[in-house]
Amino acid sequence: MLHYTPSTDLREAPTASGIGPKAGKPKLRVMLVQTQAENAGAQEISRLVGAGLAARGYEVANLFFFRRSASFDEPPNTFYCADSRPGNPLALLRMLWTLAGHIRTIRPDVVLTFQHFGNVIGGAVSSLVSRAPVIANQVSSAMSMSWPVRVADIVMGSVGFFQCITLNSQAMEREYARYPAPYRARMKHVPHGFDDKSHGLSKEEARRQFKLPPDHVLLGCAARLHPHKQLDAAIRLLANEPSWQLALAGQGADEPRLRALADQLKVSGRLHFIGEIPPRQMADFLACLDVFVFPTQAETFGLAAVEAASAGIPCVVNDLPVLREVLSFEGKPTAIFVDASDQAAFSAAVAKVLTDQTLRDALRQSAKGLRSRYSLDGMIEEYVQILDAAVTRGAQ
Ligand SMILES: CC(=O)N[C@H]1[C@@H](O[C@@H]2[C@H](O)[C@H](OP(=O)(O)O)[C@@H](O)[C@H](O)[C@H]2O)O[C@H](CO)[C@@H](O)[C@@H]1O
Ligand SMILES: O=c1ccn([C@@H]2O[C@H](COP(=O)(O)OP(=O)(O)O)[C@@H](O)[C@H]2O)c(=O)[nH]1
Repeated sequence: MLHYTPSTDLREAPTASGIGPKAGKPKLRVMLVQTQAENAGAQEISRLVGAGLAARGYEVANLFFFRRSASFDEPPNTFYCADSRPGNPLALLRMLWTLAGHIRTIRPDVVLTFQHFGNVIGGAVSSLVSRAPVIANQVSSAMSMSWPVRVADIVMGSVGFFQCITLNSQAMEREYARYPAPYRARMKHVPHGFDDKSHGLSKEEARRQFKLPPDHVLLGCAARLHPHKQLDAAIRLLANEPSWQLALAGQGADEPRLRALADQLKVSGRLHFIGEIPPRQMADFLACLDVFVFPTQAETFGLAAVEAASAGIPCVVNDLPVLREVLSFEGKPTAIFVDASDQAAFSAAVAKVLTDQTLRDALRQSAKGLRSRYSLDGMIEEYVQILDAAVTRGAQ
């Protein structure tokens, strides 16, 4: 069995409600199934749910199909099915075999799968080798799935492989509103909770930690280096404004393209690739920034921007309906929305935020509400209820 012990302590979610397995009752064994191990949104949510459930007395095991980034900080009790993404049918079969073996050994009472591959593959293999009910956490836009995966997801969600399908935003609910009625009947919007990533460090101390320039305007983003994040639009901002610098936290295959663009625009000296950082360092990274920029092409939630806004960093984000939905509190925006493909407009929005203290104060004030809107405790309570209901139904 491929088993990795965690390299760091994981902050556990608060237990404000005091809910947990009742005294004398055996601990429920929950298995969280993810596709790839890297520091990204779906993995952050499973980390938080896992920690919250463990703090409430559940026994939690984390299963990843494979590891994508070397720096991924795995939660306690983590198992892998392969060292890397399977590149041929034999490697895929071996990974599936290991997955089935892990599920048989862990003998979960309930399984919570994440992302479209995690849902479809994890749900199917789990149903073959275990009687545990499966809850699917759907954070992928239907449009981002290849058609075979999409068909498998629709069939499995409609015929009852998944007892419940949790969605992460109203935008996703609208997208899935055209799905078959039996699938829709299992859908439930569970708003994400997020970990407080507000900073204790001064900007100077934080920048020293990351070896970032102490006295320049610093824009930044935390994201997988993937073309969908459109970080090239953030790099282009540097070409317009020689006094600005940009720091990017994250890893991914888009890095060579982004570096080449920076060379071509002659801004490489002002672009800082920090690499992927663990969640516990995100507060210090955000503390370095004057503005968080998020030119992403599409999101189903956009956790990194919510964390940045809540940490009091003014955010300038692409004008997507889902970001307008998520980055607001009581009808007030917690970020500036702009068409990030319009270079002049994007640059002007960043400049405005940098020079307008009243605007920054207003954004920071409304962003204070995000912690209650996306309460960590609230999310975990929802999962406690969904998991307990699934196990109770399964036992009947
Ligand atoms: C782009 C997007 O919609 N991101 C969501 C999502 O997260 C990631 C997404 O599902 C990725 O899928 P893909 O490989 O098809 O691009 C995964 O690889 C990532 O690991 C996911 O984290 O879910 C996040 C959490 O709900 C959400 O905030 C984000 O907008
Ligand atoms: O180096 C990094 C870059 C990002 N993140 C985290 O990864 C998540 C990104 O989530 P988001 O929903 O924005 O994007 P996704 O990758 O899921 O599309 C956020 O919690 C970030 O704090 C991280 O821990 N380390």
